[in-house]
Amino acid sequence: MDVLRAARLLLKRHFEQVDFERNPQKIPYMVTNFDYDVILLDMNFTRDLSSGKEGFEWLDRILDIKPQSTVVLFTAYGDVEMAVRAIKAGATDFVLKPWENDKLLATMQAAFNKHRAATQKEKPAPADGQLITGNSSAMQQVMDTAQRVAGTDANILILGENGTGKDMLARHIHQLSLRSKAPFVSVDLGAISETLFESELFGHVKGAFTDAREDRTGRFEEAAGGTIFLDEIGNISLPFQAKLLTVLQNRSVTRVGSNKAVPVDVRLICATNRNIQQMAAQHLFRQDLLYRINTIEIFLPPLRERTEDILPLAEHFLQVYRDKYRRPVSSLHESLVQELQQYDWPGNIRELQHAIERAVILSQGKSLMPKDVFVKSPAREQEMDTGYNLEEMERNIITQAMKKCNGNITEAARELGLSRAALYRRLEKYNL
Ligand SMILES: Nc1ncnc2c1ncn2[C@@H]1O[C@H](COP(=O)(O)OP(=O)(O)OP(=O)(O)O)[C@@H](O)[C@H]1O
Repeated sequence: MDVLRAARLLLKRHFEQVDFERNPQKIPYMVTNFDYDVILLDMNFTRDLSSGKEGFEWLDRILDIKPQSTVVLFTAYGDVEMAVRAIKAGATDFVLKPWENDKLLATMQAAFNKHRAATQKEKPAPADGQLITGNSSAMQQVMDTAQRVAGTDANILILGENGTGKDMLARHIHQLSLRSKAPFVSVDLGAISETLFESELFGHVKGAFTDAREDRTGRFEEAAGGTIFLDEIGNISLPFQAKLLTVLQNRSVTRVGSNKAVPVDVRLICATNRNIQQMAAQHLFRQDLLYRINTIEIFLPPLRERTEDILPLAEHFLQVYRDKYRRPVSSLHESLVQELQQYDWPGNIRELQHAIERAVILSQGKSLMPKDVFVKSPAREQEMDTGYNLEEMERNIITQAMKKCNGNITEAARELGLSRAALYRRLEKYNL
């Protein structure tokens, strides 16, 4: 099996989406148009193994296009010096070929976490940060509720599919609240590993564990006086649910390795895309924790159920990106308006935003056309190539279940009504 295919098979088991490309000339297009968390770049495209010159050029190119890119280099055994040089040139890490699976995965996971942590900290107010209410009555209601509860300290649970604007609404509520001058601290619980959970949220004291070289303030303490936003709350394990519950009940945190409880004054907003009531009914989420966090529940409907909002949002993103990229495009073509409203936007507002951003960059005329917006991504192309025979359908359903469960095989097997072993066999069979 060739290197690319083998690496892809391995990575696909552990990451939600893996795009691969043999032709380095496609790099600029891919880096410009898609937001990759990590780019694994082979230094040796050609037979000229020794110089890695081509790899360096591509590394420069990637960092020119997106300076915040996280690039891990794949380099032939013996190239350590070259890899070190590449790290000085801006790569994040490197993996030597032939690789050990565990090492490759650990490096990619670390790079992924690093990228997520960095982009989260810098996460600019998305687009221009302006929250567009749109014309739907559903959104009007959401905004009314937000307005009414913002000034209270009630805990809020925001529900909705990925990309519906949960994070943005949480920030908006914080801005409207009496705590607006204090910090808003956003924590993606889905991106924190189990081992780091406690230290990340509650902090640790020096010496608490091997890597704890300094005292560290946890996110709860960072949010003191302000709001803490716990995103993907439905993703935490039962033992951590218990720990979180204790913190909420006692209104204090104890750093890992310490026995002193520190009082914390924070307003709590949580969000999830999961059906958390159902999880509670199935004992996957603690009912007592749910009662604590959902004093007020706000549901953000998917974009396909509030089609009246699509145009105002699309027009807003058009303005924002037209100014950002200084493009001459100024309107949405009539034929596009219709298609925008008909498409079902599984990725919701985030997908619409990215589609418009990409279209603005690629557009050539004054009006955005359907072909500018509905471009096939490599991932979509793969999906569309699949037919409708039973095997293809099974493959698609398994892929979707794995995505929904973030690659967690036990959960995906439960969703699909299969044993773990049966799911494993199918993953092998379909090379997933
Ligand atoms: N009402 C809105 N007006 C303008 N932009 C919006 C609105 N809602 C969402 N967005 C944009 O859509 C993108 C996704 O929004 P956000 O991150 O808030 O969604 P989310 O529901 O928290 O997603 P996830 O569940 O994946 O974390 C952001 O870039 C945000 O700028």
